[in-house]
Amino acid sequence: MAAPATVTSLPEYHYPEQTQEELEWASLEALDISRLDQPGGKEELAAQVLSFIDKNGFFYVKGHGLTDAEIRNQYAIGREFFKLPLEEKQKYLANTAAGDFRGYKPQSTGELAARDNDERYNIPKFTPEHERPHPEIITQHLEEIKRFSLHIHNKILLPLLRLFAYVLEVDENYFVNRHRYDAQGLEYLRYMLYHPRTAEEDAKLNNIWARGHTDYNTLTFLFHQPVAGLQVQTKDGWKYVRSSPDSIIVNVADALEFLSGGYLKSTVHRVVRPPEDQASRPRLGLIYFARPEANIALAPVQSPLLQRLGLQKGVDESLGSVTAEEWARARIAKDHRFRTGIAKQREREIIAGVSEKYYD
Ligand SMILES: O=C(O)CCC(=O)C(=O)O
Ligand SMILES: [Fe+2]
Repeated sequence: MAAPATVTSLPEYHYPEQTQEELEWASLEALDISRLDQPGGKEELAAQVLSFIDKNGFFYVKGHGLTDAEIRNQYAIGREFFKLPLEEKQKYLANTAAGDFRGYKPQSTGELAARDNDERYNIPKFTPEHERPHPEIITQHLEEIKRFSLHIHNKILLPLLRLFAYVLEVDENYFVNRHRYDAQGLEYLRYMLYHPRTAEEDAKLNNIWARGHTDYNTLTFLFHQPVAGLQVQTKDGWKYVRSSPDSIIVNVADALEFLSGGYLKSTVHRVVRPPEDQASRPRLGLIYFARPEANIALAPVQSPLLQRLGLQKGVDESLGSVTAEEWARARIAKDHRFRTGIAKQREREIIAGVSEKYYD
C-alpha cells in the first residue's frame, strides 16, 4: 500500500497592498447574512435587497462565517498550483470545447496572446459525478478545499437563495430546491491568475483584461481582491468594485436572472489593467461559481411580487425550454471558440436566439 501523502504546509499568503490611486468606486450594498439568524433580521435584509436588486446585481456579503485564515489558505493553495510547470498543469486540461470547465485553462499564447492573460483551475463540487484526478498540491489539500466549498454552498449560497425567494414572496425553498448539492450539475471553486502585460501591450487592447460580460451561473462569489481592476457597469458608466478582507463580492448571474423572471439582474462587469502602482503584479483570484442543477429549466418563477409590479413573465417569453446545463455549456464553448481562434470574432447568439450582454 502506498504511504499516505504527507501534507505540506504552505507558505503563508499575504494580500498585496491596496492601490494609493483615487479611483471611481461603485457604491454597493453590504448584506450581513449573520443577521438572518436573529429576530427581525430576515425582514431587514429583505428590505435592503428590495432597495437595489432590480437595478444592480452586485453586492457584498459580510458575516459569512469564513475566517481570514481560511480564505488566505485557499489563496496559498492557488498560488502553489500556478507555480507548477506548464506540462504538469496541462495534464488536467478542461474540455472547454465541449463546454466543460472542470480543470485547467492555460493562458493564451502566440498569435492569440491578446485574447486573454489568465490561467484558471476549476475544482468541481465534491460529488461522485465529478471525481477526477488533480495534481498533488490539490489532492494534499482536498479536504480543506471541500470544507471551504461546502461552506460557501450551504452557509452562504443557500441562505441568500432563501432570502431572494422571500423577497419574491414564493416558497422559501423554491431556488434552494433547484440547487441541491448532491444533484447532477456543476459548480466550482476557481483559482485564477492574471499575468500582467506591459503598458504598451495593454494600450493596444484598450487596457481591457476581460471584456464586459455577464456570468452564466446563479451567483458568483469573489473573494477579497486588493488588486483593483474589476469594474461594474452602472447607469453612470464603469465603476471599480472596492474589495475589503471581511467581505465577499457577489454578483447575480444569468441563471438567476432567468429563474427570477428578469427581476434580479445579471450585471455586466469587466476587468481592466490595474492602476499603475499595482499593474505589474500577478493578480491572483479566488472565486466560487454556484450554478443550478443541470436539468433545471430556466423558466421564470411565478411571483406575487412580480405580478403586483406588472413584471411577471410567462414561460413562452423566456428560456423556459433551456436547461441550466445547456446554457452554461453553450456559453463556455462559445468562449472557447473565441479564445482558441476557431471564431475570428466574438459571436453574439448563444442559444435559443438569446444574445450575451457584452460591452467594451
Ligand atoms: O477577476 C475578476 O475580478 C473577475 C473575474 C470574472 O469576472 C470572471 O471570471 O467571470
Ligand atoms: Fe465574470
